[in-house]
Amino acid sequence: MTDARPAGIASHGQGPFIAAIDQGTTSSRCIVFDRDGRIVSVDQKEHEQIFPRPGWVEHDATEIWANVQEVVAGAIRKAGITRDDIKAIGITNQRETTVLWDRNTGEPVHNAIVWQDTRTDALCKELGRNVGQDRFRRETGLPLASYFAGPKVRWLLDNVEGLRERAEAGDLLFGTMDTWVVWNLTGGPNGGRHVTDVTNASRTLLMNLHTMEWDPRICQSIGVPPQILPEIRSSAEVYGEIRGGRLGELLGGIPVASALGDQQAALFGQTCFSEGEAKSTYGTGTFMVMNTGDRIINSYSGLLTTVGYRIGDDKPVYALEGSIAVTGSLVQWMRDQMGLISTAAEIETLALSVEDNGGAYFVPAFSGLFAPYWRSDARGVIAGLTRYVTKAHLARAVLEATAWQTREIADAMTKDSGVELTALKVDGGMTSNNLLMQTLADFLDAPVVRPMVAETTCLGAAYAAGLAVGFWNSTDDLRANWRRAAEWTPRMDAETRDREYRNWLKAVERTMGWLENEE
Ligand SMILES: Nc1ncnc2c1ncn2[C@@H]1O[C@H](COP(=O)(O)OP(=O)(O)O)[C@@H](O)[C@H]1O
Ligand SMILES: O=P(O)(O)OC[C@H](O)CO
Repeated sequence: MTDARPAGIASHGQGPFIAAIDQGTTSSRCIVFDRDGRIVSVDQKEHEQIFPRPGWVEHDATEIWANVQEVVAGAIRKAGITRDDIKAIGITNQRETTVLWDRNTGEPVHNAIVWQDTRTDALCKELGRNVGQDRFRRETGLPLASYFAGPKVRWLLDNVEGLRERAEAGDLLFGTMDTWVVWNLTGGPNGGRHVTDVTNASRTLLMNLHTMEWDPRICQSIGVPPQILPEIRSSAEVYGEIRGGRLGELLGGIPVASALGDQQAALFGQTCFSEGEAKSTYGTGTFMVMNTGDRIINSYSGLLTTVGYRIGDDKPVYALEGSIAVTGSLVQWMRDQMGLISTAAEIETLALSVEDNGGAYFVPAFSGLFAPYWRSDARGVIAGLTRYVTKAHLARAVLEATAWQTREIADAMTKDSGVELTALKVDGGMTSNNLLMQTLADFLDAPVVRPMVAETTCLGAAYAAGLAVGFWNSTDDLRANWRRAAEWTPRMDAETRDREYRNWLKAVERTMGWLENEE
């Protein structure tokens, strides 16, 4: 790996800059980047997690928009720069989370329904019986699951009084968080642009992967009226300019020039521009995404076929994704619900106080199991318990759960794509855990590599926005910015790995079928 910097690149802190907003599941942040892709300033704010019933998760979209404005203003202030120093702003976001709002007032008509929310399970089962799973897989690349946006829209229209009539009258707009943020940034009720990008649209169960358009037959089967849908655009182009409101005063006229779902943005930020390159992001959940170039690979192993990115008029780049619902949130659960640690980082210290898992395996099927199983009837188990097991062994089992779930996804990717994983690029909050990263390398039997800029999600959105306005010229410019910060190589012997993997798979089996019909 070379450490040489391309000639003519500004040193850290010199303008001009690109700003990126990451509207995430637990917080919104804004980061200002320089031309080397280095962080100049960051501002971040958490928002409330609303749990009205078991399995339901909501966010207040108004709170989120207020936080976005605050963190953008905060990042600009911390960087000590002005409007003229910023060439464009990009957006990346938690995907699938669904908001409906009134186009005239800009008021959301209900809390946003979050990607983790399982209220549409029964609806998805019914759609599967009536329409069949295969058609959805074939046209959208996705299994019918409560994870995706389309069924959440249908739920809102069916369950909130008067909404279907308002939607059919053209008074409502639908969006995932990219759409909500872009619409508000570009003027809201006063001419805001109602757009989404191909990566976010590919998570709705409503977009046809082959045409990159909303699929009218599928929209009709799910029960989503076309007039509420945003226009589907590429991931890197100017959608409009910042106008109106608090940010209009501060940054009016700045082009809003990218939108990518956060996992696709991380793929972009990790510069996985070649077919076969993959990254895995370790946050609340974990998402491994592999670039499959112009190939739409139908998964027979429980992965999602999705759009990786599309730059302007270029051909779309497709991807395979393995989504894991619970990884970092299991560490949070150990801290907040169990009280076994007081900070997330303590899980490592506790786990390092013992040699191994003491025979315990923890499968955190808290929202059922996502990839590669897609079983909403699964619930969490701790298997292999004896009186020997201590909280330190459980801490090990918690970390191992993340690594084994990744291994299962990696196996599925190799099966579906024919590409052997030679190294895995990682990022996200959990990658600060060295024991976890070593365990991952051991379980994958492949090197694990972390880049210098761990904020790859924002970086990807900044890169896409920068390409759209000519701040960077090509993806080669971006590749030159990627630098390795740390690498872990496998140390575990094959016999131990195989035995442990068998035990893990036995524990996974025991989670299945816990919920009975429609429970
Ligand atoms: N040292 C650590 N070891 C294990 N997990 C960690 C550690 N630090 C943070 N986490 C977990 O990582 C998650 C936060 O990562 P982040 O990338 O900010 O997530 P997100 O973008 O999904 O909000 C939390 O769920 C937290 O429990
Ligand atoms: O906000 P994150 O990082 O938890 O990501 C959420 C994913 O986009 C859900 O698909």
